[in-house]
Amino acid sequence: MQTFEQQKEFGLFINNQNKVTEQKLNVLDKYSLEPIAQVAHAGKNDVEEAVQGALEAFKIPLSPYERYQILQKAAARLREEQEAFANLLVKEVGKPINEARGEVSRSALTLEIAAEEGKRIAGEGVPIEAAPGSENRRAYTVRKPVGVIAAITPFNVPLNLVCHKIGPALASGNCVVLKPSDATPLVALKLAEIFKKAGLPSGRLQVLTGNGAEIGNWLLENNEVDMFTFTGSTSVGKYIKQNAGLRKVTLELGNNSASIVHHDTNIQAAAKAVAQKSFNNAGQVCISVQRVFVHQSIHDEFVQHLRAATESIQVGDPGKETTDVGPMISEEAAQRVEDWVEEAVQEGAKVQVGGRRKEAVFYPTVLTNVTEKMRVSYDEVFGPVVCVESYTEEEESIQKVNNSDYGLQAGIFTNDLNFALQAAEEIEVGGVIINDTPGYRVDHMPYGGVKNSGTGKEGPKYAIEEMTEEKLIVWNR
Ligand SMILES: NC(=O)C1=CN([C@@H]2O[C@H](COP(=O)(O)OP(=O)(O)OC[C@H]3O[C@@H](n4cnc5c(N)ncnc54)[C@H](O)[C@@H]3O)[C@@H](O)[C@H]2O)C=CC1
Ligand SMILES: O=C(O)[C@H](O)CS(=O)(=O)O
Repeated sequence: MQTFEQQKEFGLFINNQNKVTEQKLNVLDKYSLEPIAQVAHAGKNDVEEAVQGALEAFKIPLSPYERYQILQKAAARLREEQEAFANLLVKEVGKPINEARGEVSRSALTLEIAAEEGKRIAGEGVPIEAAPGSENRRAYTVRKPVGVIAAITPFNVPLNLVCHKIGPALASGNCVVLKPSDATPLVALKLAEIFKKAGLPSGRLQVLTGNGAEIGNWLLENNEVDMFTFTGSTSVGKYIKQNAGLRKVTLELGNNSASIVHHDTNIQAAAKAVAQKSFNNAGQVCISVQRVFVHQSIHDEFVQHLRAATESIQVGDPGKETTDVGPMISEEAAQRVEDWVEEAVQEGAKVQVGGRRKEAVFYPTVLTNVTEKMRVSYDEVFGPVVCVESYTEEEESIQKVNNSDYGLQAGIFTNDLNFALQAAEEIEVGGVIINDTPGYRVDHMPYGGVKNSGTGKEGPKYAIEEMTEEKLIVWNR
C-alpha cells in the first residue's frame, strides 16, 4: 500500500472513495516549480455525484457527541502526522517549514475548538407568555444545520482555512462539499483521508479538485447546495454572492491591512512586529501588514528599524529550517508584485530594501514616500511589500486607515489609551488589534471583515452560528 507521499496521482474524494478522472491537474512544488503530483479534474457529473452523496449522508443521523469524537480523532491524527503535513505545505505552498508546522498545529486546534463548540449548540427560551393573551403558551428556539455546504478555499493557508470550514460545518451536523484551491489541493485530500480514518461517515465530506470557476458554477447551479462559505479574492466572492440566490453566503475576502505607529510606542519593537507580519508566508496573508502610518516625528527612526529587521530576514528554500520567507505561489504572482512596485517607484515611491525578484521569489520590500493613489497602497498586494506613510494628527491617521475599500483588521501601536480606544471605535474594520499588528489572529476569535473584505464571521463558535438556522417552537398548552 502506497503512502500518501508516495502517491503521484490522486482522485476526487467522493463518498469516502477516490475517484480518478481522465482529465488531470498538475500540482507544482512552488520552489523548484517541478510537478509533484496530479489530481483529478472534476466534471459536472462528479459535482452532482458529490452533492447527492452529501445530501444522502445528511439524512443519516450523526449525534453531536459522535461529531465531537470524530473531530477530536481527526485533530489527534493531524498532530501525529504534523511533520508529513508540514512537508506537504512546504512543497504545495512554498511555506517555510517552521511556519508550515505552525499551520498544522493551529489546524488541529481549530478542529478541537470546533469539536467543543459542537457540544454547545443551543437555542434559547423565549418568554412568549409575557404577551397578553399568550399566558398559556411556551416557546423556545433550536439551532438546526443548514444541510449541504459548499466550501471554497484559497491557496495561502490551505490546511487551517479548510479546517475553519470543515470543522464548524461537521460539528454543527452539516455535510461539506469542499473545493480547495487548484494550486494547493493535496493537503485537503490528505485531510479527507484523516477524517475517513477518524470514522466520518461516507458523504459527510466530499473533496472536489479541478478548475475553480467551473466547479464553482456547477455548485452555484445545484439547488441541493444550501450554503456557500468562501475564502478568497473579493472579485470571486462578489460573483458567488451575486449568483447564490437566497442561499446563505459567508465571504472571507481581501484586505490591505493597516497599522498605525504612534510616537509614544517602542519603535524598534513595533518595527520588528511589522516586519514579521508583513513578510510571513511571503506576504500572502489577507491580514498581512501592507500600509503603515507612522507619526512624522518618528518616521525616519521607524524606517531605519524596519529596514534592519527586513534585511535580517532569511529568504530562500522553504525546506530549510533557517528560511523565514520562501517563494510566492507562482512566478506570475511574483511578477505582478514586481510590476506594482516598479509602478509605485515611477510614481515617486522609494525602495528602502528589497524590490527585486528571482523566479517565484520576491524579496521582502519596504517602500517609503508612498501615497494613497499608488496601487501598492490602495489595492491588495498579497505579497511581501509594506508601504510606509507618515501622519501628523491622530485623526489624520484614522482617516488614512479608513481610506480603503477593504475592512478586515487593523492595528495600532500606542500607549495613549484615549487614542487607542478612539481608533478602535472609529476604524472601519472587523477587528482592531491594539499594540500589535492587524496580522494577529487566534483560531477561536471572531474573524471577518466589512466593506470589500466580506460578510460573516469565522472562528468555530461564530461559523457555527452562520452554518445553522434558528427555529422557533411555540407550544399552546
Ligand atoms: N479573509 C480571509 O480570511 C482570507 C482571504 N484571502 C484572499 O484570497 C485571495 C488569495 O487567494 P486565491 O486562492 O488566489 O483567491 P481566488 O479567489 O483566486 O481563489 C479562491 C478559491 O476560489 C476558487 N475560484 C476561483 N474562481 C472561482 C469562481 N469563479 N467560482 C468559484 N470559485 C472560484 C479557486 O479555485 C480557489 O479555490 C486574496 O485576495 C486574499 O485576500 C486569503 C486568505 C484568507
Ligand atoms: O487571513 C488569512 O490569510 C489567514 O486567515 C490568516 S491566518 O489564519 O493564517 O492567521
